[in-house]
Amino acid sequence: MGSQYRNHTSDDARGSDTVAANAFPAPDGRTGRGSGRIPDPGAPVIRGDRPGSFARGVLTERHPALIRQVRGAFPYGPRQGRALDALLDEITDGVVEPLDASGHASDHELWSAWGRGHFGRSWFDVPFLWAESYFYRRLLAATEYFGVGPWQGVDPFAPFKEAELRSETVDEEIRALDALADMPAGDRATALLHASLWGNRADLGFLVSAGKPTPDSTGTGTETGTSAGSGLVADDSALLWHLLPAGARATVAVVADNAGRELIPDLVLVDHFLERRHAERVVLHVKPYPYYVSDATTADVVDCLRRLTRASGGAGAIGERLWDAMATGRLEVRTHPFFCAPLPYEKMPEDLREEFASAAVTVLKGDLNYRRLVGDRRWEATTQFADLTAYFPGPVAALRTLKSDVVVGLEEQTLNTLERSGEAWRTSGTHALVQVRQ
Ligand SMILES: O=P(O)(O)OC[C@H]1O[C@](O)(CO)[C@@H](O)[C@@H]1O
Repeated sequence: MGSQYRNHTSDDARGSDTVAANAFPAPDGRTGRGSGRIPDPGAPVIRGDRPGSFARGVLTERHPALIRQVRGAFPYGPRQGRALDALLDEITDGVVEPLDASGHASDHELWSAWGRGHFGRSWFDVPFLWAESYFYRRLLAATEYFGVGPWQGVDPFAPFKEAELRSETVDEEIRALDALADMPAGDRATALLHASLWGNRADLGFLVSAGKPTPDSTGTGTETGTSAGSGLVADDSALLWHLLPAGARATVAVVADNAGRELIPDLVLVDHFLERRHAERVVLHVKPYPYYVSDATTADVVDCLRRLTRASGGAGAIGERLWDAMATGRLEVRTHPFFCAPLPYEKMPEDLREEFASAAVTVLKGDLNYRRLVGDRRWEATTQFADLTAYFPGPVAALRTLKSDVVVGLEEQTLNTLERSGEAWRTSGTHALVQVRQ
């Protein structure tokens, strides 16, 4: 059986404030903190200024490698080549430059505001979340994604995403769905939830420093390792199912993360929500443009749905049901510029706040969404998840494999065990969590 659909044991826990200016202010200026216990406001914002830190490695190794890979994957012209070289120089030796004023995109003013206080400084000295987000915006500018010319809208990460979707690994994972059909309902639900959770390991950006992805070699290598079967560091999945009783006329919001090998199990889980009447309607939120290498856009949803509908067996049936659900509005894909903003969810705009408030639960997938949910800070790992997410406008569930330094909501004992293990448990993607705030 494809490893994403393994029945991971759930009870085994052995195993910015980046905001220079808030362009999405809450109208009443509220801060959103709602709980009695105020988390330590002094937890430092993560930056890339510590040599040897995870953040530093992303900025000094992954981003340059990514520029080279994108350059090699397309026959870009001299102008784009020069722009990519300049970006490479800037992120390695230079200071943060503003967006080119001659660009055509409508978000220049927003980035000017978000970047105030950051422009002119070393990329390592600005908040990590901001630096990473801005890097992707600049990479798109260099490839002329937002231009009015022939490269407009050409996803620079498409070759990697496509190779992954065509991979034998995806074939296996799709075939593995058939084995779930005969499982007892509860076990099947757990397997689908865990497939979506561990699907988050299949993140193409995560593979960059390992010399992947390339258009020829993507999508493999994230799934092995025994700790995937025992690496849940927090598991509130019972509460998640409790929030979604069968037959409730609920809307569930799912904020997607990566395309391909993560999005397919996400869609399968969405189908499960609809089919088993945990939800009457699901709103799937995706990025408005390519981001963090493999983040899902509408085009990626369509590609995954096509991949499913073309499959035989259970996967094909799921694909057909989802296609139909899109046509009837029970599954709706939406996007919002805020999903590519370098801001924590605490700064979400009112329209998104209302949207999430009306959901029975909002499921946030992935590491970046987690960092934005709790704040990209060096929190004590035992800080209460419920306290940090009290501002969120409704019940919220985080499904995430651990791929950066931020983690909260751990039991003291779990934390001690993890620290004693000597593993890079916070950043290697070998551990995962399901955290829910009612
Ligand atoms: O795709 P995900 O799960 O949001 O992961 C994104 C993560 O990948 C990185 O960009 C690099 O590993 C992290 O800094 C970031 O949090």
